[in-house]
Amino acid sequence: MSFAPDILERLARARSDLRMGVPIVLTSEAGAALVLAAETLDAQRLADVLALGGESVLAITARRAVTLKARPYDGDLARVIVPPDASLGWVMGVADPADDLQKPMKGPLIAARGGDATLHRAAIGVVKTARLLPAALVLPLADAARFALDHGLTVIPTDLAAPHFAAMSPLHPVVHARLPMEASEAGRVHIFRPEDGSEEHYAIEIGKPPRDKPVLARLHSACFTGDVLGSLKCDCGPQLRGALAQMGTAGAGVLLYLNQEGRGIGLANKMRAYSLQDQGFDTVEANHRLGFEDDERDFRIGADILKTMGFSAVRLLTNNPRKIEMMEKTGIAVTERVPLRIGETAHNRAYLATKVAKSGHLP
Ligand SMILES: Nc1nc2c(ncn2[C@@H]2O[C@H](COP(=O)(O)OP(=O)(O)OP(=O)(O)O)[C@@H](O)[C@H]2O)c(=O)[nH]1
Ligand SMILES: [Zn+2]
Repeated sequence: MSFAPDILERLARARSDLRMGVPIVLTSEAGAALVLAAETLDAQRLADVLALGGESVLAITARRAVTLKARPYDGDLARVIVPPDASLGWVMGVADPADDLQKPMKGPLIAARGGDATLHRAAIGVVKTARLLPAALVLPLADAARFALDHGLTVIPTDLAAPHFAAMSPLHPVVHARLPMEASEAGRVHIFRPEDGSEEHYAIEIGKPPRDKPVLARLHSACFTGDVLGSLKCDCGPQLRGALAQMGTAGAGVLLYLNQEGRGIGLANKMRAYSLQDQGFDTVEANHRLGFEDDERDFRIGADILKTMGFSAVRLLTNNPRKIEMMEKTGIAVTERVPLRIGETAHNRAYLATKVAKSGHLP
């Protein structure tokens, strides 16, 4: 019997540590490193890291590196060498695009070339799943086991962790209960909890859709600003209510409410993207400047929930072909695409046009 946390549990712990500004230790066959999230770094911890000596680097994604004109020698990322006298302002300037336009000269930034980037790739992986800015301070450690023990740090072997960055965590039904709604009195909310300790996702079932027929379905990604605040910058609120209303009228349907705020980057990062949009960047450019891909969502979650609920075919309410592809790849047949065009405003017209021009959305 062992009470020791397994790799998934240790990863959940590592995410919390990083969100609180606590360092973690990553190990690989090539070595080990102390890792801190740039976003939650403070001046004292930076000074402590620099005092340890050794060559610290700031691992950033290739997307961010391109904006900063640093060389992403490792393909998907760059290891920017941290000057020995680096200030917290220097670290934040590299990690956070907030002041890119006011202070375009961050460098020259010198990226490390050659050597192994396994630890740095894993560092960005963990920081991203913690929904922080995708940038991590990485310092090689000689005696990592001793260091981690002395300082009580979480240790993550990257070979065990790496498969979990790309894999979808299995989800388990927790509870479901009746919820009469404006759209339909025959509503039912189901809660699903992932094994990896990340956010729960919800299925809103309308009526009693038969499991052996294609169900009218919608994969909705959480949008606090649109769903709750009635933001005019996107079309999420009207799409959410429109989809529920359509299911109510039809008497049956399933709306999956996936907690993938900001296309999977989290609300804080989405607000950073909005701030960049106010500086003139579009929705895709803003994500790239932050160091993210256009869309960081995993639509397999939706397909998995549908399967657990017993569905194998959907009539999917969407304008996004990626949702259709992912459904079919994961074994849910899409028998029909039901267009969902609703809620266009003067504020979101450019945003909707960018989704068609750059993100492959159907007009
Ligand atoms: N990063 C980022 N996310 C945004 C922005 N505007 C809206 N979002 C998020 O985008 C997601 C909207 O997703 P969906 O409603 O599923 O829309 P979609 O991918 O356009 O696909 P369909 O609506 O099905 O056609 C939500 O998670 C929003 O929070 C933005 O400017 N930047
Ligand atoms: Zn929205």
